[in-house]
Amino acid sequence: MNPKLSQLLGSIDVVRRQLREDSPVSSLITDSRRVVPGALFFAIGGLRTDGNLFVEEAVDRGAVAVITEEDLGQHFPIDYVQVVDVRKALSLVSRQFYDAPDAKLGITGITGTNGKTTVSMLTQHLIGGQDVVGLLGTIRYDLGKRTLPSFRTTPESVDVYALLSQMVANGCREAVMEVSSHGVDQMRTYGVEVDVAAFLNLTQDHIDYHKSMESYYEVKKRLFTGETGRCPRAAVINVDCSYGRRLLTELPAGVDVTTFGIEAEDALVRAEEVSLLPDGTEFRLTWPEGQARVTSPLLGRYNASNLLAALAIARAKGHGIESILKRVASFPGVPGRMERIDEGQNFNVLVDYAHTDDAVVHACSMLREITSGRLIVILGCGGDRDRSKRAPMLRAALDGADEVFVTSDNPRTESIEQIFADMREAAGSEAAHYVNDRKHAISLALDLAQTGDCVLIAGKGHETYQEFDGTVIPFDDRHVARDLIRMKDFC
Ligand SMILES: CC(=O)N[C@H]1[C@@H](OP(=O)(O)OP(=O)(O)OC[C@H]2O[C@@H](n3ccc(=O)[nH]c3=O)[C@H](O)[C@@H]2O)O[C@H](CO)[C@@H](O)[C@@H]1O[C@H](C)C(=O)N[C@@H](C)C(=O)N[C@H](CCC(=O)O)C(=O)O
Ligand SMILES: Nc1ncnc2c1ncn2[C@@H]1O[C@H](COP(=O)(O)OP(=O)(O)OP(=O)(O)O)[C@@H](O)[C@H]1O
Repeated sequence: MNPKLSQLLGSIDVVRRQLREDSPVSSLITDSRRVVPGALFFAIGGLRTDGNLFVEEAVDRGAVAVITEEDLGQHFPIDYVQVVDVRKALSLVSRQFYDAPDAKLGITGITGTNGKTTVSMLTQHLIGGQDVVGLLGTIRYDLGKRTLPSFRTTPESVDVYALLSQMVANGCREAVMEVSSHGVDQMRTYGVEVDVAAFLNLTQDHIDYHKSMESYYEVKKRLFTGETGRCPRAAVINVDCSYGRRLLTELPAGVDVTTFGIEAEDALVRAEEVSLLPDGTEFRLTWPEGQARVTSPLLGRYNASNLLAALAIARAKGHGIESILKRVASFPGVPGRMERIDEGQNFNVLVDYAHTDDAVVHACSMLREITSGRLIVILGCGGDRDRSKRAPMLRAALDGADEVFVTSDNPRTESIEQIFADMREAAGSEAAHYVNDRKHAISLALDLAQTGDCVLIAGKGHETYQEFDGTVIPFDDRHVARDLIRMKDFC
């Protein structure tokens, strides 16, 4: 039995309601092109266009009502509700429509510039595994019995609640969510009852959207302060990061805090004696319950930090040290994160999702430590996204590697030459190889590699496409590298 519109309005801030029919609502839709008879249409003012321009289309397609921030007037042909904030209304109505699935799940929300996917998948593994712990993230949505490919790191609120309700129906009692800053800002997680919120780090990214690091931080902070509708029960915070330290002082009273860190001596959960090995990472874990040796196949110092984050979250959720540690070593890794391409060649090839300058710095310094020969990096920058990170990303690669190939990485509607020009600002007279075609760039880099060298193909990780001016073509760094290595017969 579909609920009537009036039953869905709950606690939303209403300016005016014009309910003549108060019809049952069969679906919640934000895109007029997807409206079907019985739908409730939310007219959202966006960055590119305004959903209010399409209310007539929604009516023509059979919507029973509209929720909007506009006054549509008393002659508007169907029911409508004028609200203060349509995105907030979308979240709250969705929660009501799907019967508050978040309240039936212990939800962990993970935010930070880098590492969200890694920590989310690690946490899922440590606290029970893919079959019983739901996951919403950049790579996939695990819903208990089934898995869908992800279409957004943090989907629109109506999808968040729909997916959480499927997890509940499939028997999950826990869920882990990556919470992107776009997601928080656009209220995609508004109202979600978060049990544990984790803060990993904050470095430059998405400045095109947030305008400054300060407002980027302020948006992430909302996950911890109740500004997303509810305060989390517990917070897990990286105190190696200065923004994490600051967050610690700005938390509301009553939130149970667990700090973690490698450098920070006052961290509750700490890694000491970190060893970076060619095939993994080892460290001594110290936390209030004691100490233990942790060995993981994940590469690099930043993954020691990611491991600590997941261990601290599992602890905050009440899991005992024995059961957590047993599962650490069996974590299969994250697709496209330092994924090794091994066709028997006599040099290392790794595909990694590093697409911020901080991630490139960490990736290069980590690979340096485990590479006897030269480090060769291939990278590009996405079009229609944060231009200010382009020069720093190339700078990081030039500083960290011996040879750098600059190439395409989803130029979208921008010209590759323009993206190269932005990146080149960092290069000065230093030489990088500029090769428009990504496959050709990978091929040239592989030709250059000799015994003991390492080739890092950065930026796309698990992605399986490139986007050129609205045309999406299949492209997977891992398949391309494998095919080239076999063809060139390096083995
Ligand atoms: C920059 C950004 O976040 N944009 C989001 C924003 O888009 P927008 O403001 O441009 O929307 P718009 O195109 O102006 O449309 C406004 C409204 O009109 C509606 N419309 C539009 C056309 C029409 O014919 N009929 C109609 O009803 C649209 O459905 C929409 O509701 O609102 C849309 C609807 O809520 C989102 O889908 C869209 O995400 C876009 C697709 C996106 O790419 N977002 C990325 C940047 C993002 O969110 N990424 C983060 C991860 C970031 C990271 O950490 O790497 C993520 O969580 O995935
Ligand atoms: N803790 C970390 N600190 C710095 N860099 C990291 C960290 N963890 C991962 N990285 C780098 O960032 C890349 C992306 O990692 P991951 O996918 O886990 O992060 P993410 O936050 O989910 O990214 P996105 O939001 O862009 O999808 C990795 O491939 C690696 O190069």
